[in-house]
Amino acid sequence: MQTFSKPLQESVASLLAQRKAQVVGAAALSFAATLLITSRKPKTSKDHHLHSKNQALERVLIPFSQQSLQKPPKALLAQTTLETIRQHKQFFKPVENVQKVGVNNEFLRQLKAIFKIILPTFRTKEALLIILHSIFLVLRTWLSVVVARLDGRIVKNLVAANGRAFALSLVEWFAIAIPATYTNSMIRYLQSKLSIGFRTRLTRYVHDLYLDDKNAFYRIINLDNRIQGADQFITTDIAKFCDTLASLYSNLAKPMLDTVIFNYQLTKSIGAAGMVGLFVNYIITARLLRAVTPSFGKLAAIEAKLEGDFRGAHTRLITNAEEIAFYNGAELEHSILNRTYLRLISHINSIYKIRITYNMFEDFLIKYVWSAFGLGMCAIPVFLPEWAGAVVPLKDGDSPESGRTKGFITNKRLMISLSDAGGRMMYSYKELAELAGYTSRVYNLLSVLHSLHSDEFQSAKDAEGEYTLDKIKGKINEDYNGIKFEHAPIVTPAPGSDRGGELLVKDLNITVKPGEHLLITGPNGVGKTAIARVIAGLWPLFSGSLSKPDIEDIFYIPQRPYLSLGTLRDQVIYPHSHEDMLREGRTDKELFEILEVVHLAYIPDREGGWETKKEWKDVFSGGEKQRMGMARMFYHQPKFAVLDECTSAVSTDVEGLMYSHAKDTGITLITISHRPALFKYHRHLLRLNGEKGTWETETIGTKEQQMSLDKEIQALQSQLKEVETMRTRLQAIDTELSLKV
Ligand SMILES: Nc1ncnc2c1ncn2[C@@H]1O[C@H](COP(=O)(O)OP(=O)(O)OP(=O)(O)O)[C@@H](O)[C@H]1O
Repeated sequence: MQTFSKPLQESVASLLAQRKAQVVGAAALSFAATLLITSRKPKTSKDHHLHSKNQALERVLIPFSQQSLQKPPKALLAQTTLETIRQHKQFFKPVENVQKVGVNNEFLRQLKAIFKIILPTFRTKEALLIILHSIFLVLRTWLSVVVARLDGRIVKNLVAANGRAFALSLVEWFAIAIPATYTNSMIRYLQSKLSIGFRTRLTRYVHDLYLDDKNAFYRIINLDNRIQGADQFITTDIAKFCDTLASLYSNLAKPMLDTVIFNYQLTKSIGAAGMVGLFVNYIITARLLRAVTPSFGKLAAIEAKLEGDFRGAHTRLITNAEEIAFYNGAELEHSILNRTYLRLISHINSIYKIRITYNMFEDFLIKYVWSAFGLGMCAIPVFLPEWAGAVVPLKDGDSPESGRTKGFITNKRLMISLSDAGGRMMYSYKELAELAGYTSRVYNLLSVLHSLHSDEFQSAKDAEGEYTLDKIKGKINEDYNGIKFEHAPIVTPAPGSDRGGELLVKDLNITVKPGEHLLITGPNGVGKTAIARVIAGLWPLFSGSLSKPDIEDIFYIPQRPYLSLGTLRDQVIYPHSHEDMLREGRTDKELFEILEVVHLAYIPDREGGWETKKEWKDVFSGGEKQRMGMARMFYHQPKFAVLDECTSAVSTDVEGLMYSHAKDTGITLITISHRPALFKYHRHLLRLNGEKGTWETETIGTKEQQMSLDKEIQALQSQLKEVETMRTRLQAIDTELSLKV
């Protein structure tokens, strides 16, 4: 066995010390990064950690309906301000041609706009994550160079049969393994954190727009048809966009960095000629791949839409489970679900088929052509040393063979890493194309939400008719103590249609002053609820004017009862939260009194108290749901209430009591109903005729009220007659009994 010469011993010792310092430096950096990233999580003791872990698990396992709405998890980000939304509007212009999805200027413009949301400034956590991520990427590339050189030395020592040097280099190998593996897992961790960070920002922003004061979640379905299945966009597409974007950063940034560093390293041994060859190779490969790459962006966008359709079909089944089961509709729903799934799967299959040829070509170029080319390059210093330029000089003790072996191994490793980096850059193009697809969907959602927020609806160019959504001229005044329509047409919105909306009620002129209860009646589909929609601001007022009180002073009880997630108390106080209730000094005792009025006083006992959480829509009967709606009105005590057929399943006696109570407590009622029994609780009647939007008003209390009073008198008189007969019979029984005794 060879002994070490002193200079060699010194150089090995200094190299080891250097490596040690590098390893310690890398470990310190990693530790600092871990501290920075995880510093928000309190970890005082193992128990505490376990406890919070259990809490997190509980939160996941308990159905959302049973979790408390009163104590929401801490908000991750502040609400988007109106000023930010106003400033961003200019960047989210409506997309003219959704079909043109791909890696082009439009894609870059859209991505730039989205970056204003996901990376608003450089003083954000996401910017810090990007910086840390980049540091780890540099660290990894540098470690790869170190490993390549070390590999060369190990083989050299092996070929030269230098046992001691071989053993020492193996020790070095393991020493590098620790920071190298840590760096790799930190890169993956930071990538995931970045993706989650982007997703949180985007989701928060979208929620702020989607649930804005203009009810964009309603408008997006009823007044616009550019976005179908917004839930899919928000839950899945945003997540995919963020994942792809974060992974693209490391998939592009790292190989780019690798390419620069490895090329620099390689130039030292394979010379300028080799480098020119390498670059020519890159350019040709990139061109060839670009030419054969199918439009993955468009394919990804279509796939996301079909996923949304499939998910939507399932959601509809869950929402309407009882109705479908009553109709025995399982078979039809089954075929609808299968059809939706097949449409999705055949699209995915066609993508896979397209990928076969593409992947073959890609693999052939990157794995085989590049490797052969790389080996050729490695051979330059061996066969044409004068071409290779500056060749690394042999060190003491290196034989020409071991030197060549070391050079070859180092170059081969660098080549492999370079080919890997190049390959990843080429693969990234495919990912970039997919990102273009997700970007177009996310951007489209954001631009539609922005336009709905600014009252700009989708307009069909050159649409005929008076009532298109780009011609909304009605005036709304919100500080009137009453409800007054002046020359107001009630029109169905017709989003994107080439003919305008349909006129339901023509030139409506009516005033409801406090205490002057109004009943709206008319045939089905004539536009009764439509009037309520216009009052609530859900449908636009195309012309004329509407004066109404502040939003707080009108309460709507819709035709279909809605029961929210949460406790029994939440059902009565909706849309208030428990905090709102306590802030207003309201008590559970009051809620109980309200339930007594609507004849639901047995519910708290039956259901186990106010804190009980259940899927309430499945617990209450139809009539109970409607009475709960009335209970909400009594809780909120508005000045005006619009009741849309909301007592149709309630027995007439309880309905009457609820109406009388509402009037006694000073609520002015606007009732939509077909029931003559309700006439007597109202002062005015608005009858919609349905013929060319005609309507008429009447004052109740004349003919109808007289009729109902007459009927009541007749009923009482006949009951009195029966009382006489019963009294006579009672006396007869008494006499009979006294005779027997
Ligand atoms: N989002 C919508 N877009 C377009 N048309 C709609 C929309 N919603 C309802 N309509 C139509 O508007 C018309 C009036 O509907 P509305 O709900 O006001 O009827 P209604 O008089 O309350 O009927 P009912 O007594 O059956 O409840 C109907 O023909 C209905 O089909």
